[in-house]
Amino acid sequence: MSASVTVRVPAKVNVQLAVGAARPDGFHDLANVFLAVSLYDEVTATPAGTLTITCDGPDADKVPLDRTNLAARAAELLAARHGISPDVHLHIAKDIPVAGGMAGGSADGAGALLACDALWGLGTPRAELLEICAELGSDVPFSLVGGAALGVGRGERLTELPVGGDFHWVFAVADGGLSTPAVYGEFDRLTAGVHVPEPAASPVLLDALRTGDTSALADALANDLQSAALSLRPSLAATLAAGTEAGALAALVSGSGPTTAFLVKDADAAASVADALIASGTCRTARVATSPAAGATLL
Ligand SMILES: C[C@@](CO)(OP(=O)(O)O)[C@H](O)COP(=O)(O)OP(=O)(O)OC[C@H]1O[C@@H](n2ccc(N)nc2=O)[C@H](O)[C@@H]1O
Ligand SMILES: Nc1ncnc2c1ncn2[C@@H]1O[C@H](COP(=O)(O)OP(=O)(O)O)[C@@H](O)[C@H]1O
Repeated sequence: MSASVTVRVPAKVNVQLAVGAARPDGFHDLANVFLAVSLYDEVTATPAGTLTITCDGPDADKVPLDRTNLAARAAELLAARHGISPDVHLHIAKDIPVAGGMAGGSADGAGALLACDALWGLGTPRAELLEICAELGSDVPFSLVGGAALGVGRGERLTELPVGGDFHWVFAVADGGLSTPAVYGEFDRLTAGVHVPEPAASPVLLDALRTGDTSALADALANDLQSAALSLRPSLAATLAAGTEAGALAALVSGSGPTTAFLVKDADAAASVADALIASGTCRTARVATSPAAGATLL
């Protein structure tokens, strides 16, 4: 058994997030087109006498270190499935904004699962790992898989998608987070009494991904949670406008927000849009990234 195992896991942006009406279980059916981007958390699993979590990084103070941490829950679920105790120290090197709509907690859940599976020498089949991911949260299977994928159901049932080129992004990180259930709740409030169509992936958007066509992807980006996120955090409108004025091809809220995502032509445009966003004072910071990025990977 090795002394420790480290797994690197990407953040995501939703290039299309089509949201259906609330289901009886409170969840919403989705057509969720995930794209993994090159901002990463790293999860290191080391043998220990009991399950402990530590975290470092700029947002570390916002990460729970108890059993509610998705990394801890992943270790517990995996251990329970194999009838062993989840005695491990999990260290999270956190670079993904917390509560930002970029699936950082999901990344840590998927990362911990893969790291513990390797540390404990379990060799759990991929399909079983994906089942555990779905139990941890709707976004967690995608963190394991990476690349690009269409998620249906709650977003947990994935079909991997071909991507024909690299895309360049800037992410404006907001002060404070937004609660995902609160944003879905606001979506329900805003759509009360309105017919909400069945969610469906856009063929034009899937084609833009497949061909690696940045300007076609810019035209097709869509997020049904954007109005709800803006309703809860009106200041995001100024961030979206600042990035667009600085030359982004398209701007949208990332998932449930409050991170905003800007698709740009190339790496030079990314650097200048990031500088302009920081200078605008409408966000805490701005990060550049490319996509697609690989899913959870043993280092
Ligand atoms: C909105 C999205 C877009 O990818 O992610 P974020 O932008 O927050 O990262 C996801 O749907 C979030 O997925 P995830 O954060 O894994 O959600 P879960 O833990 O499964 O569920 C948290 C809560 O979100 C709501 N929820 C989640 C998924 C879904 N299809 N319908 C929902 O209504 C429910 O209120 C649920 O109790
Ligand atoms: N490993 C983790 N990293 C970050 N947040 C976590 C983690 N585990 C549980 N959480 C909880 O999940 C909430 C949502 O965090 P996160 O996954 O970063 O955002 P989002 O759901 O917007 O993508 C946090 O506010 C925190 O309470």
